[in-house]
Amino acid sequence: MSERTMLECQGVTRVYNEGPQDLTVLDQLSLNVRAGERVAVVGSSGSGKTTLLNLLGGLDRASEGDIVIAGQSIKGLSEAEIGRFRNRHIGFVYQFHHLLAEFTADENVAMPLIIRGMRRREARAQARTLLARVGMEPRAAHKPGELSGGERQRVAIARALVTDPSLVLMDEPTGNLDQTTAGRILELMDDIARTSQCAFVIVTHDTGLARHQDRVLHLDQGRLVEQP
Ligand SMILES: Nc1ncnc2c1ncn2[C@@H]1O[C@H](COP(=O)(O)OP(=O)(O)OP(=O)(O)O)[C@@H](O)[C@H]1O
Repeated sequence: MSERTMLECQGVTRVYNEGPQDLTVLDQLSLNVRAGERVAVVGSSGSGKTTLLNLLGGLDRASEGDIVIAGQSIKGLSEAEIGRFRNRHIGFVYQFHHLLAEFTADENVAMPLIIRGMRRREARAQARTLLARVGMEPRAAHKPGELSGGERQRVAIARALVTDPSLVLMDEPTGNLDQTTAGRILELMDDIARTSQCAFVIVTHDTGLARHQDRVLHLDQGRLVEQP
């Protein structure tokens, strides 16, 4: 792990203005994650974990405060700039992977590179390299519907990493997997954390997965509290 800060949140607040009463979900939240560091975020249902991930990924905007990723504040970016920034710096892994059903595994992984303007052939080659890294090269030509849950999740991880992101956001990455498959995903994440300098923020209800990370932070009353 390096000493370099990859993600910094300062005074991040998110208020939903719906209905007669405002709902303050995140309240002056602070967070620092270093390059190569993996942080688990735990918290009860409705505590604001998804809200936090959406803000970190630039899918939603903070009501107050600033988020700095790889030295860039995302506060003042336009929607188009945020889109480009996300493509360049952020990898997402969702619980239900969100792979495109009509495309093969390697096409799914190549997609973020093609969106960036890379030639198809080169993008597919890079996608294959990443798929090999997650042990999915032999299944590269298969569509998501022909893959198991764990295989799909490995493809989703490959897709999140193919752009060499600064920050990887994971929402229950082992949520719908059996224990053995979840264990394999954990090993894979260990390997990636060792070899890459990206920061990981992993939202989970799985205490085993949380304890496996460098730090566990509890989201409570709108703020993150370090758990011993
Ligand atoms: N777009 C929205 N408008 C109004 N309120 C919202 C909106 N999105 C979320 N909320 C509310 O904000 C709170 C936090 O929701 P969030 O989805 O971030 O929680 P969570 O910790 O991810 O929960 P879970 O573990 O159940 O998925 C909840 O009370 C929710 O009802």
